[in-house]
Amino acid sequence: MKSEELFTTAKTCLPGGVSSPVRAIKPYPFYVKSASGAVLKTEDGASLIDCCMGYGPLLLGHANPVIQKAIEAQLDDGWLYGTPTKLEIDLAQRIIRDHDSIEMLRCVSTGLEATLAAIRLARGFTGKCGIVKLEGGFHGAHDAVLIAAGSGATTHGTPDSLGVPPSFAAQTRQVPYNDTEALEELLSKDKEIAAFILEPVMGNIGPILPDDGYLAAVREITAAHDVLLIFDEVITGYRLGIGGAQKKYGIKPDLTTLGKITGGGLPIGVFGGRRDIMELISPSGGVYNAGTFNGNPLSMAAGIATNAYLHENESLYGKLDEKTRAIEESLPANASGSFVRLGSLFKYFFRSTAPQNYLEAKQSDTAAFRVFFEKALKSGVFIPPSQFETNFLSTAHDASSMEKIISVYQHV
Ligand SMILES: Cc1ncc(COP(=O)(O)O)c(C=O)c1O
Ligand SMILES: N[C@H](C=O)CCC(=O)O
Repeated sequence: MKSEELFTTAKTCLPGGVSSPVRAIKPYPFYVKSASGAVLKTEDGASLIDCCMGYGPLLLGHANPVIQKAIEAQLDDGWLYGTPTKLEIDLAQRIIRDHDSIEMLRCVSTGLEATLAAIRLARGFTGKCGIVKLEGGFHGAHDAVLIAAGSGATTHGTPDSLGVPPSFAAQTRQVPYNDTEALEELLSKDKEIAAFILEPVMGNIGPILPDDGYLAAVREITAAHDVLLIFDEVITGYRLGIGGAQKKYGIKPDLTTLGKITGGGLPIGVFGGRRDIMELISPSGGVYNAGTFNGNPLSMAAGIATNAYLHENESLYGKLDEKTRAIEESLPANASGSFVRLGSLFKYFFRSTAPQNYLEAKQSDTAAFRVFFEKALKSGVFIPPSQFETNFLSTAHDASSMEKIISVYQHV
């Protein structure tokens, strides 16, 4: 069956025909049969250079043989025990070594669970109920954060999800990114805030970079108001380098959430941080978190293999940065949009200047993006199908795939 037919069938059993809204490409999504390196092979017989990379986890490419070997070795030993394993200690120690701010952590199965648990923990620790998030920030699909949410929630016009009880939504305040005055004003007035959760580099409305000094000011303001600072590094963790955004910008949050690359492309979420806060997690404390698949052996094995590879090959981050620089340099002189990149993250915004926040990102010309997306796809390059998603490169993007990507951006 080809993609069009598969989608017709899918719509009979899956809402909207997909398992996650961001995949709902119009008029129908292409269906993937297999993937290797930087290439997706579709059910329609096409080969596409992938600039989505599973929305970020696949820093080392599809079906990376090093990770595959680690997963296969674990498969031989079983893939779920419901007991502790050495693997979870190994991965935890690696993550703690890589992040000055993380003294203890717990592994869960998704980024959603990680941010949900971190928020609950912050509430339990501080005894306060309110939280602050960024307008356009995305932290997974759960009630506390599906308010002015980016990613598919913005793309599909539902930044405030139905089904979130108004009393819940009222506990979530929002501020614009790169606006320290708004944060200071809010925290001065509202003394019921447990935590400020933010993506240090916004990644779910395209990448938006922090102004100089923004993250340091955020750290200062939250500390001054006894508000915990949660860095959601589900995208930026191990993507901007070992140690993520907090290392790059020299900030020590109280809690951190990780996911994506941390599990080598298998489902994972991690929340961790200061020991005095983390010790409140059950069974050592009274904030409950649990999961059948927490710390599951396959994700731990893939995560450990990825972590070891990154440490042995740290220069890969510089090479990835050169690749997005090459794309930027290939843009035509008369390009009317703006190109934003950071390491292996990049995006072309159909807006004359790079957005500084959600409001500005939403001013992009989404119809022009759509035309570009379709042109890229016809040329054999798959970029995430929304102006409000980041593009990702991997170590598997070799010279020939880069040539193809560049030829698309030369005609943006
Ligand atoms: C910054 C950020 N936080 C949290 C999440 C949730 O992660 P997951 O999709 O694994 O639940 C995502 C992605 O969806 C994300 O980009
Ligand atoms: N932008 C989202 C995560 O980072 C995309 C993943 C999804 O919603 O399926």
